[in-house]
Amino acid sequence: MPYSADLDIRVTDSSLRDGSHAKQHQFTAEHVRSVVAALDDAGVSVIEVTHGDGLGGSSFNYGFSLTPEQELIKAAVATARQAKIAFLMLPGLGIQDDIREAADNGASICRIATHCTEADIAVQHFGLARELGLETVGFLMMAHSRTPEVLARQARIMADAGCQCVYVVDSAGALIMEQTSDRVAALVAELGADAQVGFHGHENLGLGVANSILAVRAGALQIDGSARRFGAGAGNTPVEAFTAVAERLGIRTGIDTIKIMDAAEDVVRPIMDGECLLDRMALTMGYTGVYSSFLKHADRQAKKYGVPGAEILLEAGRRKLVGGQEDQLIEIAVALAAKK
Ligand SMILES: CC[C@H](O)CC(=O)C(=O)O
Ligand SMILES: [Mn+2]
Repeated sequence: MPYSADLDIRVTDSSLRDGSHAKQHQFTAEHVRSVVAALDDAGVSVIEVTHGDGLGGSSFNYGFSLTPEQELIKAAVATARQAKIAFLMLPGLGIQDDIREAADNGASICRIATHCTEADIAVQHFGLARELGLETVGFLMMAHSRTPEVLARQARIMADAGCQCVYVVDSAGALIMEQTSDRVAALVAELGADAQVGFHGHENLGLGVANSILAVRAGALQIDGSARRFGAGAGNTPVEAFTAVAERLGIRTGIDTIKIMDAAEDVVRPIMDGECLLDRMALTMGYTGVYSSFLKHADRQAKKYGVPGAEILLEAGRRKLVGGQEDQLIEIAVALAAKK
């Protein structure tokens, strides 16, 4: 679908979910209340709140949450006046009861994420979410690693299972311009009126805003970003910059550009441990196609074994690791240390 100036884009802010990776899952209910209040006031339509790895992510493997995520969801729901609260779940980390609990706690959008070749593991979760009256979104993660045709077939599985919007998810921040729009266009062509298409970007090659605009021009109707880029790796598409660019291009997001700039600077930045940097490690992830949420794990192993973090990530890229294989970062660090 060509870009049309009449098209409304729905923006989801992921700073309270993707940002959880950068914060090592240490959000408090007060953090959630302050960020939700500011984003809601700026006109953000959807705010995602969960452990970085989704419902059930709080674990030894992924890192324990400071605050139980269902408590964070409750705090978000109680604070939002117009924004819908979304949650993320990766089948196998969370289970169906987690979806029921999030629905009972007032969340209204269920986002189910799978590796981009594994859509079939999400079928029962989309079915349950629709039965519960939740809106559904599907995430095809690591979308740079497969062709548009493969992704379109996976998107069809999600849509047939009840998913109402399938996202091309650039987990590694590795997609470059037309690689984004070609993937979005393939999903739009496959899904037609059956489901919308979305795009979730990361900044590891500095292309989050540009890729998101190209996604819109290729027919994406939902775009993710995070205020102040608060997300894994170099962070997500900065929602305030995307809003400003969209406004200048006449793409209506419903977000007040000045208010979202203020929210990013005055409310989100103070709760971040540091800026999400486009440094050597983040750039290595974009360049070699590594899952952004590996950053903190690789950093920890680099410090523990006294080896360069970028080398751990380079090898992770060579091995084409996918989410869930975080333990291999330890093995890589041990091997690098042994070589020294
Ligand atoms: C671990 C889930 C992951 O962070 C989802 C996501 O945002 C991505 O793949 O980019
Ligand atoms: Mn992400």
